[in-house]
Amino acid sequence: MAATASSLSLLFAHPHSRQSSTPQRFDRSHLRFPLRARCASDGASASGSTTATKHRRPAEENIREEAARLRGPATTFSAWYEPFPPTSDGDPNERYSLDDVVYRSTSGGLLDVRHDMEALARFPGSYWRDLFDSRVGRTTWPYGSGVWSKKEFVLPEIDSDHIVSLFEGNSNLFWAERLGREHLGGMNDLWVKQCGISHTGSFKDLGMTALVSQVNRLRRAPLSRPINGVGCASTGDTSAALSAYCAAAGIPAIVFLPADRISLQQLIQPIANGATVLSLDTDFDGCMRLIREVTAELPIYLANSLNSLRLEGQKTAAIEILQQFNWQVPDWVIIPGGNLGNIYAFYKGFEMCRELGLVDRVPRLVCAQAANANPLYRYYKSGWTDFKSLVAETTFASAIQIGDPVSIDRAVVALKATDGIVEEATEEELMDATALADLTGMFACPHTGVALAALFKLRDRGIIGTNDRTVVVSTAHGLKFTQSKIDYHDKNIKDMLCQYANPPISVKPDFGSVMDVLQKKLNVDETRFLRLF
Ligand SMILES: Cc1ncc(COP(=O)(O)O)c(C=O)c1O
Ligand SMILES: N[C@@H](CCOP(=O)(O)O)C(=O)O
Repeated sequence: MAATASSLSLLFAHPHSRQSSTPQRFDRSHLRFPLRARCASDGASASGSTTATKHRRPAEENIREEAARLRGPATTFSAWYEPFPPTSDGDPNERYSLDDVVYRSTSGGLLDVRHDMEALARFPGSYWRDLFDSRVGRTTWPYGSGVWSKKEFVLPEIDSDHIVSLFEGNSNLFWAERLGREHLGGMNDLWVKQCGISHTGSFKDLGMTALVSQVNRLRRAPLSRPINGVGCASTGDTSAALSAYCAAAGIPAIVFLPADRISLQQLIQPIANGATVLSLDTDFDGCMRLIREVTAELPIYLANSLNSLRLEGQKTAAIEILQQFNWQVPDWVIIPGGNLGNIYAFYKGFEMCRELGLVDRVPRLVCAQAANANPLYRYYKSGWTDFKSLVAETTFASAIQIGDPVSIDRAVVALKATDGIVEEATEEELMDATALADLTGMFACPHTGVALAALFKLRDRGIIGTNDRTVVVSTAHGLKFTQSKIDYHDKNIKDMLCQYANPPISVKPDFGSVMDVLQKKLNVDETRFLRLF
């Protein structure tokens, strides 16, 4: 049914409207809430002991109902939208409730989710570390999720019953032992954060659980907002994540995809999950412009990372990395960048932990771009003086084929604050890096290849040292991008040597032919070999 003008104006808060209530101030009577929440949710005692009485929930109850039964008093923590970055010329009081549907500030700039840091800071860093550690790997609703195990830092006020989670996050930190030792000059502390080994095969799940949960809260009583669907423009991963989370919640999803620019594996995901899929004869930037226009007119909630809610979920990957290193801070974190929300999300996660005393510093960030889609790299090279959007050229790293990144300003803040670096990778560099990673046991996507190629360059230049603890963020599963691997190993890429290609060998089905091939391949000296037997 078409939405009326009045329902639309109710739904889409005008940027001039202010949040009616100021964020809830800290109330001492609730000081013990998080400790109680922990006891209730996972059986750990307030002192961190795990020997508290174990119970099993009644058979007729599911984990959501169990969580509702055990729920403690209302949270004392809060978060809201603020203009990004907070500027001296804007209205210092401009802020919006997270229940408003608003993506831009009055000046037309970006928004950011701000947390009541004063309330969070009443608990020492050790408290938050223990609390988060106590929740890892459980099925307790919603803390079994790597995102919601950090709920107080994400969306503190959302009712657990409104959360739409597929227990995302808690992804592996892969020790890239052989790649570091044999191909990166003996690096012994090289890690790959496998954000792509997840429900829909990319890091987007982390942000989408936050965003779709908030939409679910808005649509359900008592708010009952008339949101008819959730939409995004996508290079294939955002659309897959949005479709899966919407399907899980029973919310209509609408995705705008650039025709013939995403992989078949990505395309089938929203189709299978029942989304409305529009294939448009334009690039991602064209789709992005269209979805912004459409969501300004129709009661469709915008799910791209322009919407800062997404970044609240994505930032938990950074917190998870700290946690996986037992709250020690790596020296470098390398992240492939496209629309540039994720680099800021990582910064936000690290910086929040620093500010609240969970750790004492933040790592240096590297943003890696494909040379064929490198507006941030060019901006960085100009000494941050001259940003120009561009028409991105085709790249094997198709999910970052973006020329006009929405979060350019966020990326600059993240990089400046962390003494960061921007690096680029040619098609050959990114494909070779991907192939090398695969040959040492990974199955990397081309975007991870971009980040790895940046690492190779920074090692060559001596900027990243042999013993620097370095984390490369793998953003998607390699299985989503098999065609690029097939072409590479087939040596079927124009003007590319494909030096690590490992094509299959066609062999006649007889013993002699098979033996010939294997002896040659394994360098077997037949006479020596026969003497052994
Ligand atoms: C697989 C993959 N890697 C990296 C990125 C880049 O993330 P961001 O757009 O937040 O910079 C994207 C999406 O843009 C992606 O889908
Ligand atoms: N790679 C993304 C591009 C859109 O980024 P978003 O983070 O703004 O949604 C995709 O998969 O669509």
